[in-house]
Amino acid sequence: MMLAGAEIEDGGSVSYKEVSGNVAMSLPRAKAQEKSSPDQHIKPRREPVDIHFSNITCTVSLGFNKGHKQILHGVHGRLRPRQLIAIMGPSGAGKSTLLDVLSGYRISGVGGAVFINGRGRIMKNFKKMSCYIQQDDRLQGLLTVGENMTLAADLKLPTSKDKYEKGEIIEEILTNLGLYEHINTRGAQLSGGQRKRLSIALELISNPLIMFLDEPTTGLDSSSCSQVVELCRTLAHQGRTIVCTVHQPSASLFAMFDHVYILAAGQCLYQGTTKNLVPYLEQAGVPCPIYHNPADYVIELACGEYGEDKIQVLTSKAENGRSLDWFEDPQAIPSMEALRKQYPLSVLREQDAGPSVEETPQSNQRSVLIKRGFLKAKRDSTMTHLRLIVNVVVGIMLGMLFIDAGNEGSRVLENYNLLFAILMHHMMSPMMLTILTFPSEMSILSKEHFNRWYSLGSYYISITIVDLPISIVSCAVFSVIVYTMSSQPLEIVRFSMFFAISLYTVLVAQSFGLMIGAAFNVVNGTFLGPTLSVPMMMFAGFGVTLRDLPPYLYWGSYISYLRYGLEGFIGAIYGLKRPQLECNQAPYCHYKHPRQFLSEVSMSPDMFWWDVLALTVFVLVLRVAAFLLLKWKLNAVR
Ligand SMILES: Nc1ncnc2c1ncn2[C@@H]1O[C@H](COP(=O)(O)OP(=O)(O)OP(=O)(O)O)[C@@H](O)[C@H]1O
Repeated sequence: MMLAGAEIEDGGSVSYKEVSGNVAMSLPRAKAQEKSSPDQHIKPRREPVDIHFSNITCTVSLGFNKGHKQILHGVHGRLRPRQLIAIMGPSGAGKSTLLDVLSGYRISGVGGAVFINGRGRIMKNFKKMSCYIQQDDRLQGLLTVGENMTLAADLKLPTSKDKYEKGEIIEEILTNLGLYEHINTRGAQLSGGQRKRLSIALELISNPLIMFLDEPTTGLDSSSCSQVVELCRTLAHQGRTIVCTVHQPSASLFAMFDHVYILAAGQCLYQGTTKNLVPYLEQAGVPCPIYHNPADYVIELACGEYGEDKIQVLTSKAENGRSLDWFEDPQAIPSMEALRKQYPLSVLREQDAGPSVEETPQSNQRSVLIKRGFLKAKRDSTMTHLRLIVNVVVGIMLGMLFIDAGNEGSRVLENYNLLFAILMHHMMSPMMLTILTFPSEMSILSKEHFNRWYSLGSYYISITIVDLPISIVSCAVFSVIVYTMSSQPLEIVRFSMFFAISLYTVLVAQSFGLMIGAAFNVVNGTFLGPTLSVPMMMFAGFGVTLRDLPPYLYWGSYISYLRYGLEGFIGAIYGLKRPQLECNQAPYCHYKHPRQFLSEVSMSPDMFWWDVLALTVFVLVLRVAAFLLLKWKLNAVR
């Protein structure tokens, strides 16, 4: 047993007689110290909230023609302030689903009502006072603890606060959570417990009154588990409502929770204090054996190990969560009416008056996200370094393979192959990179967007802006290498045209990858991306010329962006009335006159601006489509 006990002192502050591990809980001891209190910023600034939920149901569709499954069966409950509450139950009982519903994360297929301080929950206001920390720590692994916190503070704290004020808050939170000494450690290098604490620290910046944590102890050793639960307990006793799902806690961990809510197959078996669980089981006729961990025993009961009838007995005794008899002082629990009187509507007016959805204006969100994006890009070995290296290596390889092919009349077909190979490179590398990396970014986006860090619009604009210079640089490096090594005509105009088409192709392919990455997971995306690109290649006019395409398939060439890319390249290299080519390497040059080649491949040399226009339309349409898909996906997962 690490923790000897916690006492609520005058003024609601908490003191620990014995504190475990190295979580440095420096909490205020008396009101007199309040002014200089080291955690003045993370103490809740508002009145605590009382959550009541009634008849909560949740039904999911099992797919086309497969019917529906009800996960939660009309559960009721009460989540009192200043309490650390554990939702427990066997695997598949519906713990995460209940947490999703209570946090407002899950909205589809949900029935019943949630009341905050006696009134129906207004989602906009509720989101302003709550946060949801999912099981998988969705952190920026490339940024240090300090950077993660600073950027989160810039997004979550009012812009009126200067960097010193924000720094003070960050220091305070990190010190209290025992993370200050890791301020320069990157997120990816933190241990499981530290990552969990950083996830909590990030949300504490906006000082939420209600915190939902999905399985905060999963994957942690017992010491880290106690640290995290102890931290949650302290935060709860400061005036918050903290609700966690827990799998199967040890006896000592279980004792650290104030309240438990036990689920079995979507129904409530028990709701009350941890101390009352043993007497409750005894009264229900299923006494907990001596020396048995009550948490283990109740899970065994919930699993049906002692018979399904026991579950029924317990469910009806707990009235599916309606009964408050096993709370600390059931008589003292205020009714809904009393709560409404205690928290008059004027409180709601104050909450309504705050910022609309996110904490800071869109312009601030964009600039912070752009800053964060560039910082990540600078350190990202895949998205930036590998991408640059691949462009250099592939550029050199193609340049060597097609060395001097650009100016030679006898090697026009080879040069044509080179242009198509360049197109393939510009299509595949940005598309696959986006498909492979975006889904992991998506989980962070989903968490941060749900917790009101920023709007989707700001995020989308920032990733577009951050990626542009990287695309330009890698494309320029590749173009210079391949263009010069293959001896294409050394004219500024032609090179600019060549580069413009290359860049456009990269942007279209990347937008296409973003669309797929937003809608599908990595496995499906990796399959779909290249598969859908094959028809694009077929309709590009390379293998089968545009003249030879059957009329009923000609539409395909209009929707293939590679066709515009290839035509644009041809325009850049062989258009602009290019004079006769040199013929040094063979006695006969069939394509000495570019006109001859152009007519054989049935490509017009003067379509460059139309090609640019078509590619611009592709970029815009795909970008908008990717945005809409992203928006849909963010809601669909809920
Ligand atoms: N979208 C869904 N489609 C189909 N079934 C679902 C869906 N979401 C949840 N379920 C099912 O509902 C049940 C409850 O899921 P939930 O994740 O809430 O359980 P849990 O108690 O948190 O389990 P665990 O402790 O293993 O995470 C499970 O049987 C799960 O398979």
